[in-house]
Amino acid sequence: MFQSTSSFNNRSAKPIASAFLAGDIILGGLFPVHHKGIGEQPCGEINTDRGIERLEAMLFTIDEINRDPSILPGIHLGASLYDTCARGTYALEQSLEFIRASFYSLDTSEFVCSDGSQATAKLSPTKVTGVVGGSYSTVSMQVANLLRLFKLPQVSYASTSASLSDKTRYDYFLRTVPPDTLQAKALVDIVQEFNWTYVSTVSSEGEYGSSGIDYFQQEARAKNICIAANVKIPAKSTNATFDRTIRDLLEKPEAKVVIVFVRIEDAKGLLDAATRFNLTGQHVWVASDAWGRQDAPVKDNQLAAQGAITLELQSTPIKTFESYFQNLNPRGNKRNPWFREYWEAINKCSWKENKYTSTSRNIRYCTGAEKLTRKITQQEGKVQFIYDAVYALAIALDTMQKTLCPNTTRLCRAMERIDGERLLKDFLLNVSFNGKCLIELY
Ligand SMILES: N[C@@]1(C(=O)O)CC2(CC2)[C@H]2[C@H](C(=O)O)[C@H]21
Repeated sequence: MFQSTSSFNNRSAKPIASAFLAGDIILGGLFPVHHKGIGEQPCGEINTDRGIERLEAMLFTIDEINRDPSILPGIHLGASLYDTCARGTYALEQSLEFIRASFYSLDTSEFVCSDGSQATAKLSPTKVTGVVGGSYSTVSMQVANLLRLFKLPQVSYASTSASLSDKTRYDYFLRTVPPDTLQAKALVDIVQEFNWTYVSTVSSEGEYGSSGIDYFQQEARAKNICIAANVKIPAKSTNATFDRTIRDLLEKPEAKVVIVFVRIEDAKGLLDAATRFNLTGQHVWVASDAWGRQDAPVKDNQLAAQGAITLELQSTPIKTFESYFQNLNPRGNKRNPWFREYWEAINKCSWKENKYTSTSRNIRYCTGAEKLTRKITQQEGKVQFIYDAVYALAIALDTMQKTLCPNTTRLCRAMERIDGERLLKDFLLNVSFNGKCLIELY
């Protein structure tokens, strides 16, 4: 049984949308379904690059595990997935849904109504056993600070900031991707490979950009690579910010190579400014995984971006996910509450079921016959890491169940309330993949 749910948190009347799959054990998930909003708006446009496909990758993996008789054979895995809007504070609010059940008492004896009748439990919040996500390091950090208080293991599939390796601060945080210390080394290797010795750097202020570029500069200096301009892009940036960045780079014309360790939105801002300055080929951009294989920065900036070298983490596309994802359709995909919005954005059409909708001439209505056609090489670069994260939790839970409940394939008394500390230390950290996943937990 599955449903897309809306629940009301106790601070606002705004319903919280989530994708929910019922199950005996529920895994939480956090995905940047929408981009950050502008101004006071927490959420912006649907994230057609790194949101829906990743969320569907988790649902797909859970379906696959539930069909696999060798993992949790007597237990149905469920999910409770939320949108982070790529924003730490918003993600924190959504993550409260994961722990509300920890406070929720099913014993309604304390709920006596004024007429003496007995209140009944209306909504028993779903307790999750582990959380997959988030994407952005800034999101994962804020969420990790909350989940650790409730001993909830968290496995990110995309957060690469080196700070998250500090287990004195993030003791319940794991990830299926390598830290940026390795990405910084890779960037230095590229610079050395081309015998470049004088480069400029551009980085986004904030955890990902600042720590990533610091590691690069440490590695570069150790290899006698000199840093020309070292430009920081503030969190709240405008076109003028990026114009200033380009001017700073142009003041060091000998440094043709620019190391770019910025958020995806800043990569687009930088190239938009390069286009405004009619820069075509003056610089060789060498960028980290935020730019990676994303189209957004390069769209409309092909001349300014030509010759760029961008890093994406090495991953293997999940072939079976391709047919699953390409066959999704809003009519059939009711468990993902954001899929229709995604479909409209991808197909540039409006999905209206309301038969009284105005027949405005300038709206192209979706027919439902559109297809998410693409080649497998276009599979989002971190889908494998989501697959790995879900399997890591599932294999750990399977081993825990076989250890604590040896006489049954179902949940026994010892797993009625799953001990997150034991799940993490005795099982998750000892997960070994039998060919299912190729990446260690970092
Ligand atoms: N590696 C990232 C991080 O924040 O740790 C850099 C990024 C901000 C652009 C997001 C990438 C992604 O979601 O694939 C993460």
